[in-house]
Amino acid sequence: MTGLRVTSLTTSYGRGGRVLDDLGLTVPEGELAAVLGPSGCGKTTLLRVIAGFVRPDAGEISIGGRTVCGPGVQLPPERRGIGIMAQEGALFPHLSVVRNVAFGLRPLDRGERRARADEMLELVGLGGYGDRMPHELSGGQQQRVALARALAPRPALVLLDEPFNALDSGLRSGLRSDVRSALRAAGATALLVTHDQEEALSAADRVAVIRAGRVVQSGTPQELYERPADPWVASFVGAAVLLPAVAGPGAAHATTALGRIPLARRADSGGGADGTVVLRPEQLRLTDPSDAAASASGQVTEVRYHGHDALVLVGLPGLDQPVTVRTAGPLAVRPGDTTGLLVTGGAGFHRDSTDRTDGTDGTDGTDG
Ligand SMILES: Nc1ncnc2c1ncn2[C@@H]1O[C@H](COP(=O)(O)OP(=O)(O)OP(=O)(O)O)[C@@H](O)[C@H]1O
Repeated sequence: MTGLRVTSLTTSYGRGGRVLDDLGLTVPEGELAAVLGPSGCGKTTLLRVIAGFVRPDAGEISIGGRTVCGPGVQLPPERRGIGIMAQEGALFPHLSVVRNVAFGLRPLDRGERRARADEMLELVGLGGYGDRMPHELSGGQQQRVALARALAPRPALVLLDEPFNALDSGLRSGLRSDVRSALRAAGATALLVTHDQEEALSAADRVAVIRAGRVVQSGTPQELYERPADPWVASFVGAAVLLPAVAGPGAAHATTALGRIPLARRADSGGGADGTVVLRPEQLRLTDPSDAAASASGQVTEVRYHGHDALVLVGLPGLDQPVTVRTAGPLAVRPGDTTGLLVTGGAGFHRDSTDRTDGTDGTDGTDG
């Protein structure tokens, strides 16, 4: 069964332009999907419309197979069966942890409420914390309580609104995987809103990338990273090397400043030959400039050392911007050095003239 289905959702505020524009999204039951997009693209508005705080101009929303919003239907927030985990827990400061978690369990009797709240606190790793007050917890613990509170009434859908924003980066990744495990254990369908691509890729089963109120691509994290729909998605979802390129219809290679590069899929047959090649920085390798296999050579302009790896920026003749190479292991180059470059694997190719918003990368799927 479908956990969440959003169809042709259009929303504007007052006389402003469209904030959500014919947006469609599906989350299978029991999955965690992320909505990823830059600031102002409409992520929070989407959550508010799904939760029932904002009425859309048009479109339909169903949760667990039940229409909560559509022609002639606009259920109030409290009747949608939604649990919300906000940016900063928003716990009731005057209630103990267990009473916060039990808050939405009013229809149950006292003993059942306590038992369910304790179960949820165990689930988020806070068994034994029930009698503390919120101010006696760390920020990460408060977020766990907020998740326990959202899950306690067994909602049909959990909305997570940038829930790790207020935490420092060390805490974020640990809490992220704990939240994911807790959602899984509870069998919850969940929608996570974030502008952080690492968070979306690492936490979600599926990711929908939103730009200007529309879903420009949705897929598994791997599909988005390996087959971005266009150069914009490629740069937004991870680091990308974008190169002006020429590839004729059906070509298996593209010609670029990095030489002749094999394409992961043959170029499509429409439009002109000009386009953009997309590579990931880990597809480029540094090599000796005299290496006969090198497809180009250039000068190192900058080295950004991260410990576990380094990004090496290399300027190439004919390119305004340096290309970025991700290297692991000992670093053998310094700014000013001349280096050769090798390309590994296949590149994506996107023709200049086509405007793709259909979630595909426009290729025909054949291997090149
Ligand atoms: N209550 C409102 N009234 C009028 N315009 C609004 C309102 N809320 C949001 N907007 C506008 O709608 C657009 C989308 O805002 P929204 O908050 O949904 O984006 P977002 O993707 O969540 O951004 P961020 O990541 O910065 O939170 C923005 O242009 C914003 O200015």
